[in-house]
Amino acid sequence: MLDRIIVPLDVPSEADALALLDRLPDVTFWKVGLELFTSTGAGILNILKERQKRIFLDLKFHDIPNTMAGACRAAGRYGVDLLTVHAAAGQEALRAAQAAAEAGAAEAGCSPPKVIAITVLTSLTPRSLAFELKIPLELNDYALQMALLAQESGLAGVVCSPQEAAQLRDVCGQDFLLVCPGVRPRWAEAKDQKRTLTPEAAFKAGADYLVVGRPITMAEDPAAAFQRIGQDLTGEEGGKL
Ligand SMILES: O=c1ccn([C@@H]2O[C@H](COP(=O)(O)O)[C@@H](O)[C@H]2O)c(=O)[nH]1
Repeated sequence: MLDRIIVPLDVPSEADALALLDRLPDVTFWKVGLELFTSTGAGILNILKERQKRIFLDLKFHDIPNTMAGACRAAGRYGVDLLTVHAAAGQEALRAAQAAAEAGAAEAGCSPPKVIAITVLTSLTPRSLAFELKIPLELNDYALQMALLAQESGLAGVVCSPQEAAQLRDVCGQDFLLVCPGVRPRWAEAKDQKRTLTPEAAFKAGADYLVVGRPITMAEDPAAAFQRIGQDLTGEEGGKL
């Protein structure tokens, strides 16, 4: 189960990233997001590859089709496993992103990344969707529409809150990848995550992969926190509160 937990390298420098990698040798799947990639560039991807880690490049591209295609082509060349775009960019942009990621990977002679689309950020509430973003659909329905748009555009899956995973699994089928951040063990604080479930509930709802960051990375002993999630998942006594 722990190989289906993706840990984000949400740190400001390469030195911090290396320190976290050393403290968490059992993590097999790492996420590189906006903070680390913007501050240090693509070098971290090579470091992860040298250590035989799987890579989720979470840059959440959201732009016009031509720009999305250019960015996804470049990202496709890195040989990463997962790559994010925003579903709200629309069908033309999503189709262009998928095709370009494949083209970039082919140019570099590597496997293409699975391009997955953000549905509704897990930091948003139904209230913020309605009153700040002025989206007139119920949050669950909007997330489903974004997932269907991604699926119709040929993407491999979506990033969604674990609270929407069961519905998306039901409608989009078993082969559609569901990657869920917004996951919080009972013993961790939610912080800015608003639509959360525990790791156990998230997998039960149909998630393929969970992204769990601060409950592990900000823990006094990150390796122990990671193992505790494993124990929670297998129902071992050590993981209970
Ligand atoms: O809707 C989304 C999309 C991406 N994320 C990313 O996942 C991690 C979550 O980290 P935590 O510390 O476990 O909150 C973070 O890198 C986000 O950028 C998300 O949270 N929600």
